[in-house]
Amino acid sequence: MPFQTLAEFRDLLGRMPAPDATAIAAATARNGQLTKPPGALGRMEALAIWMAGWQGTDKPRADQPQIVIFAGNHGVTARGVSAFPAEVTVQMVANFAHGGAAINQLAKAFGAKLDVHALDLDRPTADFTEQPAMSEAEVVAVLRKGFEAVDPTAHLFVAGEMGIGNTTVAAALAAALYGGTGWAGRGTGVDDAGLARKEAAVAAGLARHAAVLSDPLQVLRCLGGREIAAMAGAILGARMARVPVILDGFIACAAAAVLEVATPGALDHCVAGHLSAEGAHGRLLERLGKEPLLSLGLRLGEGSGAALAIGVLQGAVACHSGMATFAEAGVAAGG
Ligand SMILES: Cc1cc2ncn([C@H]3O[C@H](COP(=O)(O)O)[C@@H](O)[C@H]3O)c2cc1C
Ligand SMILES: O=C(O)c1cccnc1
Repeated sequence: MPFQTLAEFRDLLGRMPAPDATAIAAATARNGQLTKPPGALGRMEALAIWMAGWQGTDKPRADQPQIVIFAGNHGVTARGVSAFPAEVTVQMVANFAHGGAAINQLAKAFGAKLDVHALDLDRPTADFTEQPAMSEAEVVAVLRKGFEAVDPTAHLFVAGEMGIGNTTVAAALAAALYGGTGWAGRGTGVDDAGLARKEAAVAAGLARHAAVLSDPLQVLRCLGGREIAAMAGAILGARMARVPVILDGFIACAAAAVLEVATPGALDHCVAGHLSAEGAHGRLLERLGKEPLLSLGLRLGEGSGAALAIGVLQGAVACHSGMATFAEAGVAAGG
């Protein structure tokens, strides 16, 4: 069992592995010998070297990615914070099982294994404006579920989510971790009144839990949700197995931010897959120091933007690991 308490989870954050410096040096040397002008593959080159470091090899792979979707329900939906009813969470889980969602198509397109974990959907977390969303035992259970959902043999990992109301939860987390206002966005498409209700819920949640705002793991417990905590656990699980991670949109990044605020550098094995259309995602990525790979106007979640970015990393490692060197190809090197 990796951890049984929040204190043990916190301890694990202090024991995270670093990337393999030898593999980084070897991949950097290899990159310099490939049949292209230096730097001609742009950011793809740094991405391939980054993958090499985490995988511990100068020829990284990305042909066996894993996507895991965590689903959770939220008591705060009683405050009218989503354009859709809470039943949609369980209905979408059925849709995932039948292969009908966007993420099913993207997983297939990029050859990813897709797992779905429904987390106590018939028992929503408590409304965080009234009480802590989860007890310590509840948050630890889902952190562990996430941690253990990672296949350590995967070449890449994507954490996705489904949970009506969770853009409000993510906004509350971001506000608690970083301060300021305006973290709420339109999510599934709320109108101005809905947006005002979201902002009010975030403000009420922060006021209610003011005593814990300086402790990111308590922030996760009091203001988070099961699928969000599971994503945080999975991102740490991937780190312990040195599996590189692609972050999805606003909600996934809010989950990731809990780890980064708790232990700076906790997301060194993560790249930002995309810039979501959810208003504050860009601001959150700036706080995380991450430059998104794609910007396609997506505002879906389910890991969809990160899944699309699998293609970018597959391209990067295909070139890095498959290209000939100048010597191998008998191509004259530049001077
Ligand atoms: C049919 C449908 C499929 C989805 N897939 C992801 N989400 C996304 O929308 C939800 C967050 O938005 P809000 O906070 O406004 O409820 C999450 O479930 C997220 O994964 C969906 C939402 C709907 C309606
Ligand atoms: O950025 C996201 O991940 C997002 C935005 C809106 C709705 N669901 C997810």
